[in-house]
Amino acid sequence: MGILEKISEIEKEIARTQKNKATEYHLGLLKAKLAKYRAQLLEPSKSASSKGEGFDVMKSGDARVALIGFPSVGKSTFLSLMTSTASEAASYEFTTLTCIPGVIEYKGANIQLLDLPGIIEGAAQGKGRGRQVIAVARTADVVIMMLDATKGEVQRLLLEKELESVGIRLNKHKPNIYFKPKKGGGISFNSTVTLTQCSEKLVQLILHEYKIFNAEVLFREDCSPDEFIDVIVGNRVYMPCLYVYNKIDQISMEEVDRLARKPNSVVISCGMKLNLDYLLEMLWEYLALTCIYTKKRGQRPDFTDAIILRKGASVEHVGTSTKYSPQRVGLTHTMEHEDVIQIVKK
Ligand SMILES: Nc1nc2c(ncn2[C@@H]2O[C@H](COP(=O)(O)OP(=O)(O)OP(=O)(O)O)[C@@H](O)[C@H]2O)c(=O)[nH]1
Ligand SMILES: [K+]
Ligand SMILES: [Mg+2]
Repeated sequence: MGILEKISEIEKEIARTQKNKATEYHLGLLKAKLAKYRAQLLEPSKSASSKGEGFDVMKSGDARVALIGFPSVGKSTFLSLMTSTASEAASYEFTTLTCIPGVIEYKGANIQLLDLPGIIEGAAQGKGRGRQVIAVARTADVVIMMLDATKGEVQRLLLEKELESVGIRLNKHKPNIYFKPKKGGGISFNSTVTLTQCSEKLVQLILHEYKIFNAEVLFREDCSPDEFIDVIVGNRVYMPCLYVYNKIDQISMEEVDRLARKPNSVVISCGMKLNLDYLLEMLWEYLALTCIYTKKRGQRPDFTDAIILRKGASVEHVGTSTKYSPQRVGLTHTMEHEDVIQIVKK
């Protein structure tokens, strides 16, 4: 049996197994197996002629945003609107066949926006250019999942599933579990909170499935078996995702209102240039970037030349070991958006 069949067998078994106390270990095991096969699926095949999976586009600027979506939802139209790059748009599917980079200039930052071929169900298993598109998505700081507002919720659910199956976790944080494989000593299991979804026995079963017999495990959060498996497997990508519903010029006001209220969602129309400013504001928030300006002693700050930092970056990240005035701050001082720093040599 090939990996794909094994995966589908396990998925079927999970679907027909009722979720209750008596089946929790069985389900936990099935999920561990499923994750293992999916990981195998992701390993680059040795026979493949091309070296890399993704499209070779250099990272540039301060952050990278990937446009993921079904064919003809308006990804290329969006890129052409927001950047000075033109990407061919047309009414037929799979107009875009490769990765096309553009740059959004916003608040002094250069944000690299990547237009990509449309992906469809089965993308993760290599349908169309699915694998390459997903490989690029993994390298992004934020994913914009572009959806056709006239098609409702289906596209979002299908794409979420595709990305989920290759280890991309959207709008989720890394599970707060300490996990360290050891040379000996068996499995030591502890938790700092009450666990409602995992137990010591289930954790052991899952670890054994991965042939791990010695490890230290500390749950600092009430995580699910799936989240624990994510921690063991390790190569998960936790990524902010904005759901962008395009073509709202085609739907009723009521429907626009309904979509706009969904979490992590923005409604736009590229055709009528609606709500694009708000989308940029949201994108900026999701990128969590901070601009810092420098000034020399006795001179005004240079507001034309910002240093772009990740939110939460401290003075040390600016790359200096000096002190600042008028307010002197320690090296670990967290920089805020539009702070001005002056570097003074001792
Ligand atoms: N009504 C309407 N049509 C739009 C809007 N945005 C894009 N379109 C149309 O949708 C069609 C597809 O647009 P593209 O930009 O080629 O879509 P894509 O997602 O890049 O498509 P692929 O590259 O084939 O995956 C084109 O005919 C666009 O003119 C919109 O806001 N409203
Ligand atoms: K198209
Ligand atoms: Mg396109």
